[in-house]
Amino acid sequence: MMDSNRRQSLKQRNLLLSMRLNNNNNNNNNNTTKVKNISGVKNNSNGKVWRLSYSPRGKNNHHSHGTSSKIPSPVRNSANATTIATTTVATTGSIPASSTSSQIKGRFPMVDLKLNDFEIGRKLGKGKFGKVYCVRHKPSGLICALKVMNKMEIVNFNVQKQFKREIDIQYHLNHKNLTKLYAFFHDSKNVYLVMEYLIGGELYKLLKKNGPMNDITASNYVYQMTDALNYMHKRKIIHRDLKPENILIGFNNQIKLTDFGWSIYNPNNQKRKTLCGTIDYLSPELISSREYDENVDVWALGILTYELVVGAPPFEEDTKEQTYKRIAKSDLKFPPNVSSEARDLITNLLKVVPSERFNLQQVMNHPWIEKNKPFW
Ligand SMILES: Nc1ncnc2c1ncn2[C@@H]1O[C@H](COP(=O)(O)OP(=O)(O)OP(=O)(O)O)[C@@H](O)[C@H]1O
Repeated sequence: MMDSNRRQSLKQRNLLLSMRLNNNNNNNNNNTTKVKNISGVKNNSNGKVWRLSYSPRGKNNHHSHGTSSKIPSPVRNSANATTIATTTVATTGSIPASSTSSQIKGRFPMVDLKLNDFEIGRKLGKGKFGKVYCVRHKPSGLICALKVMNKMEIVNFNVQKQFKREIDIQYHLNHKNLTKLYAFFHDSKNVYLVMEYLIGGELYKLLKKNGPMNDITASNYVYQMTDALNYMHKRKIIHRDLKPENILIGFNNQIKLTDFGWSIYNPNNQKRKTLCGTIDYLSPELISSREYDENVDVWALGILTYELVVGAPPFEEDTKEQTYKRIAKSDLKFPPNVSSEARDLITNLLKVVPSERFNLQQVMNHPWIEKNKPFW
């Protein structure tokens, strides 16, 4: 079984690659991606367990993002698609009260945020550029996840562009299966992202703990991710890093895609060439440095489907080269217990030629989904 270090390694390599591509002349770079302790962030929860003070959003509570003067340059055009403009780093942003769900209406907006507005709870996890805490927004009582990123780290690794893009994209997306970014702000040391709190943690950890899932649960999860990708692709955004580590679990088996660090806005459907993603989830066109489009997410969806029902990704091997070889020819092997419907879906997602892959609508209407849907 692949350990998480190996699953991270490609991202790190690409980070370095992107640093070079970004014309990086910064001599401060090193391979250490550890984020130092964030000064000013103290755990003052004293072991206290918070109760969630709000209900999850309803289906129809999508908010259109307003045009507050503090919102950064991405704007929505009339077709409701996200337009990403080149921008300097965003200072602070918030979701207008009028456009949030009724449960939390009145507690927002989170305007002019500062760290002191939050009671810091337990650490939820740590990424390459920051730590994530469970926090309570004191004025509203809203429990959120606060991602704290050190500005120096972002600059030293020359990932400002990638970071801005991550904020731009996540801030303007609004779908029940995408982790919401409520607001963001910064002080002299850190940038803070105030996100929706997902109580169940990473899907990856659940998979490692419990092993493969039954078809009912797996198909439910695959459907939700298909819906999320469909929403993103319609807005010309490719996620490029779909994998169980980037899927968080909420209430009632609802899952949400997170980590938009590799997402890209591609309005003209241009073919792209930057290598990104995790080794096991890379598509044949990515490993062979060919141009690619949103079909890389469709491939990753096939890998995810396989991993959910089998417990491991399909082309996992001891070495990267061996894995690449198997990816290149989509060398699929199924354990006997995988149902024929699941096999059919996976086989049609993992086609070497991108245009031959199922489209997302076909996934949502697939017999494997239809058969299991009544039991979700
Ligand atoms: N909104 C959230 N709700 C609950 N837990 C979260 C949330 N966001 C992140 N976490 C937890 O914090 C951990 C770190 O998240 P983060 O986004 O910083 O990094 P990552 O995606 O693991 O890594 P990186 O983006 O650096 O590769 C996650 O693995 C997850 O367990």
